[in-house]
Amino acid sequence: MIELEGLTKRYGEKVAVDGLTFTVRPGIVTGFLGPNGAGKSTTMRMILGLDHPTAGDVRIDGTHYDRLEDPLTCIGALLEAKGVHPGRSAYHHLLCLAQSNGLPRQRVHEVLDTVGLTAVARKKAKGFSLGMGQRLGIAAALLGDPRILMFDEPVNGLDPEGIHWIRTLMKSLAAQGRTVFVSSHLMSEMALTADHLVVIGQGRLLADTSMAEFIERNSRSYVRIRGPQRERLLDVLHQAGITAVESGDGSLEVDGSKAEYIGELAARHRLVLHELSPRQASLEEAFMRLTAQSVEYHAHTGVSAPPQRWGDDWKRG
Ligand SMILES: Nc1ncnc2c1ncn2[C@@H]1O[C@H](COP(=O)(O)OP(=O)(O)OP(=O)(O)O)[C@@H](O)[C@H]1O
Repeated sequence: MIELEGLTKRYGEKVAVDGLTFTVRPGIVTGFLGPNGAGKSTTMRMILGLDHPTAGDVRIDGTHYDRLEDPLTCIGALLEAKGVHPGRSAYHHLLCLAQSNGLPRQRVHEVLDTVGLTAVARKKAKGFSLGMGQRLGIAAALLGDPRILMFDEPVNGLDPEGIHWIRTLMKSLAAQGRTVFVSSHLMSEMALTADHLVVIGQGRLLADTSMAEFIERNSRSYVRIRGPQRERLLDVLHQAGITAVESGDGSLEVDGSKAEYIGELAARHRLVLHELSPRQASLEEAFMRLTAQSVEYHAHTGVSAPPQRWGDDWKRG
């Protein structure tokens, strides 16, 4: 378990992480999402004691990282797929790590096998592809057989086979009862991997929710209706037992009814409609709406402000 309590990091005037409080639990994959510059890497570095918080606290199974007796057996991390001497083989890189942390040589063989690098274990790391480098970084994270695993953007630059492999690995590590915390800026990827989501923007917590709840709220299909006789339209819908929700821009949204039925209902009551469109909310759109206010570097995309339902009630402790 990883527990953050009011975790804050300032770099001069810049607040990179702003009072984050949440818990990463065992047995599930927790996705850590946010746009570029949201503070994900800074948070992960503080969890590992590589950066010191300006305020707040973070504990790993109840203890600060620098007080863990055998850190690699408690938490393994992939932060950046760097830090490997280019002239060293995968085997020797892992062996050095194992020896300096008092881990048995046998673990090196086991993790090489887990990540599928056994056949190239004696090759120099400088000849490694990006995917092989990621696999080596993951092997290092797994070396101490830790209860907690943390991966920063593990699928960056990987091909579909590599992405699928990492996804399967994370799920199986969580199924073994481990805590798995993985960052990404891709909602679509997380939707396939994570059971729980923590979303941040400009260092602040925006959401802490189960993936099931996120999907339920956002993959809904609905019908958008707009017309000049709004009040009459609402009455007609109400009489037909249909609940319409005002979307904020003058249109109405209806769940659970077909556009054809609403169109026929409106025609029977001689109501003019300017719009009658079936819609499907995508998870990526929902994520962009949620983080729209907190993106550091904006391109003009016309993403609208978050609607009411993304309010504080959505955060879970
Ligand atoms: N050492 C540093 N000195 C000054 N500012 C920093 C430092 N490290 C990070 N920052 C700033 O803190 C903010 C958060 O950065 P961080 O790398 O944690 O975000 P991120 O969510 O991991 O982004 P990305 O998805 O782009 O990797 C950014 O504005 C970044 O420029």
